[in-house]
Amino acid sequence: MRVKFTKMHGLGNDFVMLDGISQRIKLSPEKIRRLADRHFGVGCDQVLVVEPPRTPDADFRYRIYNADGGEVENCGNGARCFARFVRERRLTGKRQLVVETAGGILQLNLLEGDQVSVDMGVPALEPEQIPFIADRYADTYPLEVDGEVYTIGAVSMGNPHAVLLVEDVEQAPVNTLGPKIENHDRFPQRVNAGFLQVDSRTETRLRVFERGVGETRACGTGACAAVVSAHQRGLVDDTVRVRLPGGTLTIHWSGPEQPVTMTGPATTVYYGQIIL
Ligand SMILES: N[C@@H](CCC[C@H](N)C(=O)O)C(=O)O
Repeated sequence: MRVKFTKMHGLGNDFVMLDGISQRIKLSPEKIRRLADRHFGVGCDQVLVVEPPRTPDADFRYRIYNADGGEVENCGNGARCFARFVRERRLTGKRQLVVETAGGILQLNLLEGDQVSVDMGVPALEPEQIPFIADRYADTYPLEVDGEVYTIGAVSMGNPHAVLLVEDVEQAPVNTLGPKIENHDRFPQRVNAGFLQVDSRTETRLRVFERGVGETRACGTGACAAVVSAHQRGLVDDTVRVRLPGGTLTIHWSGPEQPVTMTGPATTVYYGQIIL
């Protein structure tokens, strides 16, 4: 099978985008792993597939697969790239889009230049919604890893996130503690682990060890979850800049029951064809 693809990224979180409307694509976890492989395939953190919507209220459905082959619920940087992709590939002429994901409905707005703003929906904070094993909701939870107790926030942006505060994000044990949190048995569907440094009420820095991938240059849902968790702890204002290794996102959240808005760039790198 020969498949046309577009290579894109959102702040260095990179994607293979597939148009599943104009071409027939049959994917398997093995094929996704091959596409994502940086030596034997194209190479990416996530494979994103655009399909026709299943509900009349949405313009498209977009499906998200981690580099390990598993399908997941949401991807913030991917959502911005999706909006740019469907315009560039002339699948729509709209600048405001509604898209269905496995984690819920997202509303997207193509702004000037390369910027895209996304209504990421209302974060879920109850443990069973994340899912996270805890007796009841709390702003923070103790989490034991190898005999040490860490304080985490737990947030779902459609997909699960644990958020740890750190003093110096450069020195944070992202690649050693990250995988242990990702696979912690209190997160039955595994989790994305964010390490957040709060510099002021409007400026933060974040590194994320992503479920099914490892540390990425940026994580959109991770940035949303980090701001929600810092807001719940009373540390930040409603509008916060999140500096990630690949660049900066602006996140807005005004509190419980409110949706999170994420704004940042989406970049097209090249077009290609691959034999799958
Ligand atoms: N990079 C993404 C998140 C992709 C999914 C994540 N790894 C998961 O397993 O939930 C983003 O920008 O949000």
